[in-house]
Amino acid sequence: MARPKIALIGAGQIGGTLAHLAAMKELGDVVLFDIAEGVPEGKSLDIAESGPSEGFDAKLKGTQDYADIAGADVCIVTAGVARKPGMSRDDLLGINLKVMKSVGEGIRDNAPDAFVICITNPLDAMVWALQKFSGLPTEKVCGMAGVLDSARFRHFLAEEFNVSMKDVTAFVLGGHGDTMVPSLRYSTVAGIPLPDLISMGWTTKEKMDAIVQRTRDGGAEIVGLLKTGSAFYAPATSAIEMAEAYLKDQKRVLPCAAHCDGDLGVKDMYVGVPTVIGAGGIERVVNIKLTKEEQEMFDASVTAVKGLVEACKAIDSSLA
Ligand SMILES: NC(=O)C1=CN([C@@H]2O[C@H](COP(=O)(O)OP(=O)(O)OC[C@H]3O[C@@H](n4cnc5c(N)ncnc54)[C@H](O)[C@@H]3O)[C@@H](O)[C@H]2O)C=CC1
Ligand SMILES: O=C([O-])CC(=O)C(=O)O
Repeated sequence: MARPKIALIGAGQIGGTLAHLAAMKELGDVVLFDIAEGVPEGKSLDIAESGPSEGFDAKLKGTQDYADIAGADVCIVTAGVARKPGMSRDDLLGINLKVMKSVGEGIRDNAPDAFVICITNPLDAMVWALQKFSGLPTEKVCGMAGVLDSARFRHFLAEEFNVSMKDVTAFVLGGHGDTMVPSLRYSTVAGIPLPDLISMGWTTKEKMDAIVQRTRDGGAEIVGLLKTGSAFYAPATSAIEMAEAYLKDQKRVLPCAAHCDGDLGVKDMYVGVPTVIGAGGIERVVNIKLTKEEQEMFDASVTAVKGLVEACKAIDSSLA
């Protein structure tokens, strides 16, 4: 049986890391596409030359030609611009919207059966626009953010409790911005919800609030440290987790930016919600019940994303 084909649109910091991870995990053969001549070719060759030591047979190809992504099973989109210190993710909207148009059309014309994972920021608005530009079914187009935000939350919680991060679960809902909603009630240590751990005296509400805020600021924390761009190792790992769930029909329950059509009260929009990812793509949005306070935070986040979607429509009338 032929190996799966993974197309990576954008061969920058995240794109290169995705290619390396996909090859090392032998998820399939990799095509790296980028408009910057030589970059995808150079990264593909460099990664291929790590194959003999690592022991993988995955084929890698760098290209500027969309025809090379033909028949891709998965497309992961990182094309565009990343923020620098002093910028918000939303500042990237105008420039990255134009990139989503060319990428969406490239995928539509060459890989219409792919499962598409968008990473480009501002994430929730860009995945919405990418789905519209590509015309692919909504269940085959999603955005990566919740897995990353939840991984950051899990990392901070494991440090606070001094336990293995393997035993920490977490859910971050809402848009991938300052209004994201890390849920204490749906986050656990070995199944024990965080509010119970506060009652048990393992931690305090103040410490949990500080971790929630650090999670919300997780992207900015890395931007502030790197100064030249944004996070790429954890974002790439998160998207690979989603791609693997699709390729291996794992039915993973992962938070991601999925198309909501009435789910959690959201209509025709992409926003971070718990989903089931399997061979059908986004097979289900898990309609969790939120408390009044959680719902208010979630609604505020949805309103922020709605504002960005309206801004996209104002820039590109074909989206209106
Ligand atoms: N959703 C999330 O959780 C996260 C999102 N991001 C976002 O991911 C995006 C990529 O980040 P990095 O890889 O660090 O950026 P990068 O700047 O290293 O790479 C972006 C690549 O896109 C390419 N590109 C630009 N226009 C293109 C086009 N029209 N077609 C094809 N390629 C094009 C550039 O040549 C560059 O190689 C950024 O928008 C960033 O904000 C970053 C981290 C997490
Ligand atoms: O903060 C950024 O610009 C990149 C990003 O989305 C993240 O790391 O969460």
